[in-house]
Amino acid sequence: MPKKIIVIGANHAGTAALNTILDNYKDVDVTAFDANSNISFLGCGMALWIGGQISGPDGLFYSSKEILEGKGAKIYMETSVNSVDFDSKVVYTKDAAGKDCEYPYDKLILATGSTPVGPQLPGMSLENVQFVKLYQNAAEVIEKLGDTSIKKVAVVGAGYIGVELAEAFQRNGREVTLIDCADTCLSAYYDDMFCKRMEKQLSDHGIHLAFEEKVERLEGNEKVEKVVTDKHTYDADMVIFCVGFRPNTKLGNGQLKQFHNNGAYLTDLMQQTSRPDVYAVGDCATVYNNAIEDTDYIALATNAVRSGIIAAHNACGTELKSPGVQGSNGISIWGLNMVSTGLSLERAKKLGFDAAATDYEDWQKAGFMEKDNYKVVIRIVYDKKTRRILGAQLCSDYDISMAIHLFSMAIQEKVTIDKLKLFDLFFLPHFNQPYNYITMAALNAE
Ligand SMILES: Cc1cc2nc3c(=O)[nH]c(=O)nc-3n(C[C@H](O)[C@H](O)[C@H](O)COP(=O)(O)OP(=O)(O)OC[C@H]3O[C@@H](n4cnc5c(N)ncnc54)[C@H](O)[C@@H]3O)c2cc1C
Ligand SMILES: NC(=O)c1ccc[n+]([C@@H]2O[C@H](COP(=O)([O-])OP(=O)(O)OC[C@H]3O[C@@H](n4cnc5c(N)ncnc54)[C@H](O)[C@@H]3O)[C@@H](O)[C@H]2O)c1
Repeated sequence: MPKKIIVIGANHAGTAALNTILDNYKDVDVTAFDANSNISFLGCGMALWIGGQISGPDGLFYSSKEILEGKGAKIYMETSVNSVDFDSKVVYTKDAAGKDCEYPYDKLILATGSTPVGPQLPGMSLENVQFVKLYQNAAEVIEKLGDTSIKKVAVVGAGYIGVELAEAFQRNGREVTLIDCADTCLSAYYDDMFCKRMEKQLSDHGIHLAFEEKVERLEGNEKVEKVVTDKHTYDADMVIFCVGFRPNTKLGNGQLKQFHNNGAYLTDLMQQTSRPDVYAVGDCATVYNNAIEDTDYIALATNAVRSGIIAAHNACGTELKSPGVQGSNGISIWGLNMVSTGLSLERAKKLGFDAAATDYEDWQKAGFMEKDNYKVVIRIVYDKKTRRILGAQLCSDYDISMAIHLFSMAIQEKVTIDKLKLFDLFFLPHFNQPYNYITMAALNAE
């Protein structure tokens, strides 16, 4: 059992590791450092707050320095770890007062997360050009939206955050232009037939879509006034950049093995890095993706929490292997719900799978149910050679979120599309149909 564990970063991944250690290994002396003044902010709440769907940020935190210290941890907030000597196993910190300290460790858990990608464009330093990551970012946007002269908002990036923020600013009474260099929204997670449904939902609610456009510069005097792309110029009183995140690996760059795609710390199924006493979790680390049966980078709070738990047990001497992940995710925009897990057909083919998809659309419940019935569209992606299910996507006004968990487990357990055809799914007209869309999609697979 190690005596001293240090955790660098105490947000979702770090907090999960800390709680696991504090709840299960009472003899371990655990210390955490976080450069921020708050921890556990649920970023997903930002759009809900801006859009007025929640009244404020209080419920968006589930942990704190006080809670963790109450369980026995030593927590240093507003304290940056500036370097780590991985050979002599010492971390070097600087606190808010500028005081330098050093702390030895037996085991180290890196939970340093990710930072927003910030394109280097002319005009980025103009006022009202915003990034979204921290609670402070959200609070600043909310405060600025008190200025009614901010009428037009340009959101750059139509991934999860961009689409959610587009809805939020429109709900907040602003005119919204959603810009992306890709030819549609959510292209990293869904196939075109689903992206087009989301596109229609956005434009039906007044969002101006500007896809296949590359932002070249921002223009204005002190405040931003225009966004200039390679195709058009858009008036904008505020510009929000949500063009992805990159892993924050400053501390281990060049000293720990890194993922060729984006430099995230390479980890094994125990979240161990190339140095046995050093673990990496959450957005700064890789995960094992069961859909591709290989190492991948999937920045999600869900992966941050699970990897934090896994690293904590292994750092404390209990071997625990990750079952791998599938990158399950979901989004709900003005009540249009979309969920996906594993690979889209497009990504599966790009990765070289002999992939096929079986699609189906039907009512959620039996046709004789006279109200609260909704159409559901499903796509199941599978490998024609191995018959293994590689991914699934669903879309509906109905809450289809539970269905994606079935496919997440199917990918993890390498279930084939043929095994799914006659899989036992209950029928009750209040909930579904005897020949439900999961069964029908599987039965129709070639
Ligand atoms: C707007 C938004 C909405 C999102 N919505 C969802 C969602 O709905 N579902 C979902 O699954 N995921 C969502 N995510 C992604 C999710 O928030 C991230 O995957 C998650 O925050 C990763 O947690 P983490 O602890 O690994 O990293 P981070 O949250 O980035 O935290 C890293 C921490 O490390 C600290 N740190 C870094 N370097 C140092 C250092 N040298 N010294 C001291 N401290 C340091 C930072 O201060 C920070 O507190 C969203 C993200 C955003 C931005
Ligand atoms: N509901 C959820 O599960 C949820 C919600 C929010 C965020 N997240 C996670 O948080 C992370 C960050 O989300 P995100 O939306 O910032 O990233 P993302 O990768 O989902 O989307 C980034 C988007 O920006 C576009 N883009 C990239 N560079 C551009 C440029 N120069 N100009 C215009 N467009 C550009 C990309 O085409 C992409 O559509 C992701 O890992 C995401 O999965 C998840």
